[in-house]
Amino acid sequence: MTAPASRPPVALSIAGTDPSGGAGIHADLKAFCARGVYGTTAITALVAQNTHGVSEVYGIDEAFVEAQLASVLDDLPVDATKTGMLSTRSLVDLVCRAVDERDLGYFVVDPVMVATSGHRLLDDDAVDSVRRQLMPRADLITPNLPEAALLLGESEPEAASIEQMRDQAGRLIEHGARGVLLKGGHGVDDEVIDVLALADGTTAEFTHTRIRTPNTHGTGCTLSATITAEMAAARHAQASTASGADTTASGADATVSGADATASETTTASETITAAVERSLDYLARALASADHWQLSLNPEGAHGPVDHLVDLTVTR
Ligand SMILES: Nc1ncnc2c1ncn2[C@@H]1O[C@H](COP(=O)(O)OP(=O)(O)OP(=O)(O)O)[C@@H](O)[C@H]1O
Ligand SMILES: Cc1ncc(CO)c(N)n1
Repeated sequence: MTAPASRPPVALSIAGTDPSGGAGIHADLKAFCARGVYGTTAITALVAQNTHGVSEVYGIDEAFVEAQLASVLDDLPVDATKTGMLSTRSLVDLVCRAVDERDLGYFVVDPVMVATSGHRLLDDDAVDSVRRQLMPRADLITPNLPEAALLLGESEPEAASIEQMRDQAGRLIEHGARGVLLKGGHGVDDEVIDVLALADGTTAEFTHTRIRTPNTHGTGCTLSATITAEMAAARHAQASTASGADTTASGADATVSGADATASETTTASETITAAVERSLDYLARALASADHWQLSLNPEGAHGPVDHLVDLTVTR
């Protein structure tokens, strides 16, 4: 007797690359694997970067990004998607069209704007499209402190206290996303606090001890990819339960995500988001702690190394 068909949860990352392996699509794929999710990608930019920063960006034109998206979406059932570096306004618009016309599953937006080294990863004229077009389509956006301020307006100062973070997360929700996770990694206190605000009015705060390590390259990418993986797994499980069987393509029919979800479905989505964020922050804390003393760079002075994406993996040789 042949085994019944089955599949793992599937996640898609639309983002730029990091040949040094710590951030961007490289980090996303590692995080997807680490969380037991099948990873797929559409590359928006080839980025020459390493633990010292970005040196060059080679943009991918819209038609080719569209072809990559079609390759994935015409063939595979995607349970959740994240965006990272989108580079240009035309790519932001392309992704918005994909959300409207295709089933991307749960949709997580990491509004990547500037690399830690100061290099722009999103054109100035694309910020408004992220604010007005991309954010309202997102189940969750994950800005860091400077990104949250920029999304609220040119003259908005960065939040410098937990009260200001709460206020900004609340105002960002008004832009239409189902959830906002305002990340506190750029703060300086001994504790890192991340604030989650959801459109249904619920809020949550997650506190972790700040690890005094230079190895924080790609934490934002890793976090948003992990959340996406957790949400892909949740949607896959929800679709399996709904169909009473393992899914092949029926993940695409799950009704928990999307603008037309009913009130009770929205509650389910809020719970899914909150659980995914909590689990992902715990994983990231383990990955940061595990790489605390890593020295990967041949030139360690001023280097920001990656986290240990495979912290939970045991390899037998
Ligand atoms: N030193 C640290 N100790 C503990 N947790 C941290 C530390 N730095 C970052 N984090 C965690 O990582 C998450 C993402 O970090 P951050 O706010 O720096 O995002 P980011 O700026 O988008 O990251 P990236 O460096 O990839 O651009 C934070 O929400 C926080 O939970
Ligand atoms: C490609 C890419 N995306 C995002 C970031 C931000 O960490 C980065 N350094 N590189």
